[in-house]
Amino acid sequence: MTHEHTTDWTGRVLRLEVAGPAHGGEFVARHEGRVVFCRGGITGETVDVLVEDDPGRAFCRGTVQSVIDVSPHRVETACPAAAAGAGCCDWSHIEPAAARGFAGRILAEQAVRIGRIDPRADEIPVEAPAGDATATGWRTVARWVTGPDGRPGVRRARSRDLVMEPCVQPDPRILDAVTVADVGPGRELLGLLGDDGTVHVAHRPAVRDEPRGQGSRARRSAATRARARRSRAADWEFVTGGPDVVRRVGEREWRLPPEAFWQAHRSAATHYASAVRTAVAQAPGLPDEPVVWDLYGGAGLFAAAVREAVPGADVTVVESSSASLGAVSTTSGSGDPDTASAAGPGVHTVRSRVETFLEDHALDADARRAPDVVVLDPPRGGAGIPVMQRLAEVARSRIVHVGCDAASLARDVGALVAAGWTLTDLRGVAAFPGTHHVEGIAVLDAPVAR
Ligand SMILES: C[S@@+](CC[C@H](N)C(=O)[O-])C[C@H]1O[C@@H](n2cnc3c(N)ncnc32)[C@H](O)[C@@H]1O
Repeated sequence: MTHEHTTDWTGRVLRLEVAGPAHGGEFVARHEGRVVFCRGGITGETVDVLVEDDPGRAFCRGTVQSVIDVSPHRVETACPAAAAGAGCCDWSHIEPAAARGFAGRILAEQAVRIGRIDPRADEIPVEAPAGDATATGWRTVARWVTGPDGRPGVRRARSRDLVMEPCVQPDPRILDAVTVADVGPGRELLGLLGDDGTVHVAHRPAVRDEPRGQGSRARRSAATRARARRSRAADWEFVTGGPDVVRRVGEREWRLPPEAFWQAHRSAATHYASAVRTAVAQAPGLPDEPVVWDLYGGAGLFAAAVREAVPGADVTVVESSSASLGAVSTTSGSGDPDTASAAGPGVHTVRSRVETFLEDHALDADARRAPDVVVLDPPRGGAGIPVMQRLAEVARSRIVHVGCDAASLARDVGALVAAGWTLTDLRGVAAFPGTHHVEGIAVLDAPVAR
């Protein structure tokens, strides 16, 4: 039933009882039959909420102005930027262990609502990455834009305006270097901390805000956007550090250009690699030399983990970014000739969109090339139903999905479950402390009859 609502509540202050967390990080409350999404609330609180956005449907949105009954999980907001209205640390008012619980509820709820899966719990376990529960200073890569006075700022929530107060997510060494980098106004600033302790600060012209409509991002083709990204990647000027960013997991080392993807949380790569290693090692009925696909593989973090789990594995990394894929071959290790290099024997790279790879490559009627195990780690939008349906057809034993958005992960996993796959494990990783974002790792096994 469509909820007709004619009175605009914008500007009203409502006293509300806050219920559970919603997928976008707001908390849900109800008033006169409508849902009010509350920014800055916590389950169980009584709050006064200023309605700021009322689209006239069954819901509206607002921000908590004052808290009448305070949750025991409420803490002083750690992030000056968030306190000043930035869109960064939307959960920095929630004690970290409680925030992990709320994130687990979102994972479970999305599994049911979007994936049509029974996760067998109201709350999926969410753990700190590699036991690293520090709530601030965890980020090893961050971006700013400089304002008219050349100072670095972050974007205000739901706005292109800048907030000049510091966000607490980046490692303080990055913050210090960025604060003193004198790069002038209108620049995009990138700060990275390598695992060798080098701080890299680079800058280039900021992308000008485009008006909506003609010429907007939505209207530009994927190819045009990719060309623009490639040409901008060459634009970086370094204030400190240089174009080789060292990343390490265990004995392995990667040297990445600043544009190449790497997990932002200092402990996330180690945590996910360990989870992938375990999931691959325990895949049912695995041959000694299994075929494994590492889709959306970046610089081959998971390819390396797969080779550690099963040294005979034949791994194909599929990745659309040449900057990332180029770094697969820079991977080095402890010196063991068989396992030292993820790009050594047994690891192949394919520069392609996953969608194209699945259409073009390797599948035909040649069953020997079908993957025993697929590991996929798509960007926030997920892999999508067509990709998941194709994987459900071709993968033989196990699929490991690492997803940084609870809704798209649920949709992707739901497609596998609908195709007869069994969800063996679903857990969350608090890889974005102070925010509602959570990484989910799902392990699924093929139908037994395969
Ligand atoms: C979340 S990152 C994961 C990278 C890698 N697994 C890691 O953990 O370091 C997603 C990667 O997918 C790549 N990517 C995005 N869309 C893609 C597509 N349609 N096909 C192939 N790769 C894509 C991005 O360039 C990025 O490197």
